[in-house]
Amino acid sequence: MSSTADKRTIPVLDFSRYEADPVSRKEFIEGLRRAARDVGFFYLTGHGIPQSLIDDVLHASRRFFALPDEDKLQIEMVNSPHFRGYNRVGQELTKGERDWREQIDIGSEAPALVRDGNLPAWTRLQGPNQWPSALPELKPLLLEWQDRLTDLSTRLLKAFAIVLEQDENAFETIYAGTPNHLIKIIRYPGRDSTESEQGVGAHKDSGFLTLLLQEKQKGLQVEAAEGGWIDAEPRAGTFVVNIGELLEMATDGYLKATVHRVVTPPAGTDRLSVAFFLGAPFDAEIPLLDLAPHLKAQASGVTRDPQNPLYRNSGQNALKSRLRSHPDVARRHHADLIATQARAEVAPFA
Ligand SMILES: O=C(O)CCC(=O)C(=O)O
Ligand SMILES: [Fe+2]
Repeated sequence: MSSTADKRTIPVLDFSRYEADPVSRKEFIEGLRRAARDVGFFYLTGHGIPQSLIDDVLHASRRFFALPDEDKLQIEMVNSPHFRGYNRVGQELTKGERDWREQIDIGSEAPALVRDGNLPAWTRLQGPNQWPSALPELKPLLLEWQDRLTDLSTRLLKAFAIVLEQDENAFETIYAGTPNHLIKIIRYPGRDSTESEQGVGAHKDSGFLTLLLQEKQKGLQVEAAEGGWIDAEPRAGTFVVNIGELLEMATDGYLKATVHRVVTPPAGTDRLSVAFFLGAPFDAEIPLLDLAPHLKAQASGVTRDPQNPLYRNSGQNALKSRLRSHPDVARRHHADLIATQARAEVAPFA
């Protein structure tokens, strides 16, 4: 049994133990189970991503945000029907409220599909990224980051399959072929404490797993099982890992996507983070795993929220999240979908 104190501490797990001897591997799996069930968040060490690459990504991100506005706005997201590119501060919404952060979204690189009413609406999410011409080194660096983090997150998903007493490859359809992912490079400017403190509002992540790199400034908070917020302060050399709604759906709530938020840093400072979201290919249906009875007995079902219907089809889920977070892109490129979306939000769980 875990104590209340355990449920308020974000554990540290060393991934190198999963790929070591059988005893270490077993201990890692048990630690992962407790972390995933008690808090839904943990710090990952032993991940094998070189510190030099981490430093390069953080430095390049800093250089991007320091560019003149006109260079950043050259790749503004509103130009992209595929929800790629730069958003200025206050442009993104969480539960209808403005988030106080600027960011670039970079997804899987793929050609756009010709619009065709016979294709599902989510096919519009597929397309090229926008890259800043003022910072040419960003593209090769982030393409390398995509590869490395895809590899790490899919290996971690195998460990989760073991936690769930499934074959290690139970989630293979999620990462075989072209895995689907999203990188968000985010800067939270400081603000006076008399203003809203919403860096990003309380939410769950919509993919399978999230791997988050934090620079130095704190601000990320995780909702505790018994209420209240736990600070997930930056720890050098680690990623913060958390579970998304697709993994909650696949396990019927044995694993839960934990609510989290970012509090705006004090005026005169800022906060930098780089989030990697492992999703599922847009055409994938999220499997419902057949869990062993003793695990099923601990699965409390998927959280149902009429404001946030969850779909088994990955693309439908992703499109729902994107239309809601980026109303400017929705209005410019997807006006025909907005009414359908509004109807879906009041419809029961699909
Ligand atoms: O910036 C962070 O620390 C977390 C960001 C986040 O939760 C998100 O973008 O989903
Ligand atoms: Fe998040």
